[in-house]
Amino acid sequence: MARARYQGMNIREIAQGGDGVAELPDGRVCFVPGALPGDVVEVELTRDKKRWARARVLELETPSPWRVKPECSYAERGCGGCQFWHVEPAQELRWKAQAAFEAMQRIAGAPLPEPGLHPAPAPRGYRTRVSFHQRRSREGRVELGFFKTESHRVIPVERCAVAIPLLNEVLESWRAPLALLGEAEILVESAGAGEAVISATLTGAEAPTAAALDAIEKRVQEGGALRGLQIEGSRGERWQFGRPEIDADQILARPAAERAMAPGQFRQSNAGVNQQLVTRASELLHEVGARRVLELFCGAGNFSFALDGQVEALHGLEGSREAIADARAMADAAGLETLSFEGADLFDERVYQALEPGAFDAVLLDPPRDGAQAAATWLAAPGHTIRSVVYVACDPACMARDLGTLVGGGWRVEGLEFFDLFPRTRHIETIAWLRR
Ligand SMILES: C[S@@+](CC[C@H](N)C(=O)[O-])C[C@H]1O[C@@H](n2cnc3c(N)ncnc32)[C@H](O)[C@@H]1O
Repeated sequence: MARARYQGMNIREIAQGGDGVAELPDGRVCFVPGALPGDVVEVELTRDKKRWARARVLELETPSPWRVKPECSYAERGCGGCQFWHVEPAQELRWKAQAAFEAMQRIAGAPLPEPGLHPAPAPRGYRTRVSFHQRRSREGRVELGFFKTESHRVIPVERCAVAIPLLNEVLESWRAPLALLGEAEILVESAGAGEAVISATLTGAEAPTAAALDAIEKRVQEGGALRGLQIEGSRGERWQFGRPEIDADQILARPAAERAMAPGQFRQSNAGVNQQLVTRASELLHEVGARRVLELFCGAGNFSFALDGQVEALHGLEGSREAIADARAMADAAGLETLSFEGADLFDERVYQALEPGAFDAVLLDPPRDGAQAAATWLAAPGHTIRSVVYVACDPACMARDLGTLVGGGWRVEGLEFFDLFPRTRHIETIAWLRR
């Protein structure tokens, strides 16, 4: 059956997640990826649901006055890595923040304070860590790049405009040896001054051939900007070459000592905005006089070490064993006794029941995309001494659900700020702070 087409569709706003929003003649809302407020477009429906639809642009009838020529050529070829190359960064942030804020108010079911906005220091060339897909094309070529929008087809990428120049240099010189590994997820990250590491996770069933491993070993020995490389096979096997480790100052906003840390684990991938986030969270905890802080989802201590000297005690909980080992090693190396770290599954409610009820006066949390439902439920209940919460989130919708739980437990959302952690993409980072 032919897909429905509509002409003269006015894009009225950006939805949370970055799509343009229009209204179909029957009143249904229609999400249009790549369209901007002010555009008038002809579209073809790609999904046709009872209450909503999704469509792709067939023709840009009248371009939005906010449209600019994308500085990234892959954006015009449908690269799904970024969504906002065709608008100025300041306007991009305003739209993303507005969409996130409206969704948050709706989901939280409570009025939220007017948000503050923090633009990124650099809207391009900022990513210190980029994940590429390496796939075999229909013709049998191994291609490395990003998925095309709404597809699992790889768009081969020579240079990524949001990556720091070092990562592009390494990618250029390592493309051929990496292709010998076949299908894989390729993570390239900065490791120290002028050096990067690569972690390749093989997605096919085959182990790498001896010839591929030999070629990679020789290439690492030749030297250059790659400090080390590790390969993980589909059955958990691991091969390491050179020195696949990362200087702590690439992972932590304010490391307490010089140390090397494990590659491949979570890290904030925009160093400039990470400094903004850590500074703001520290200020907020200072303003409420937080002395004994429970930090949830602390990673390797990105926020924790910045609080050394400001608080009497901080206890960090985190699920990644490698991150906890790194955080403990850093605290030991710097002789810090006020900071302690422990492994825990923070989606498990029992972890919170086991905490001493009077041990903390503030909570700092920075959960993954799923949010922190178990933590919010525990914080909303009576029986503990916590009076301040600073909540850092990468998913506004899950954060809003948790804020709703907290407000239901008598917490007040005192402030809300958006940070452009990933300029040119649909993502936005949020800090909310609450009192009870
Ligand atoms: C957004 S990151 C924040 C890490 C850290 N605050 C930072 O800035 O580097 C979320 C963290 O949650 C951890 N995590 C994910 N699921 C978890 C779980 N179920 N229990 C505990 N930690 C978890 C991840 O390992 C990751 O370190």
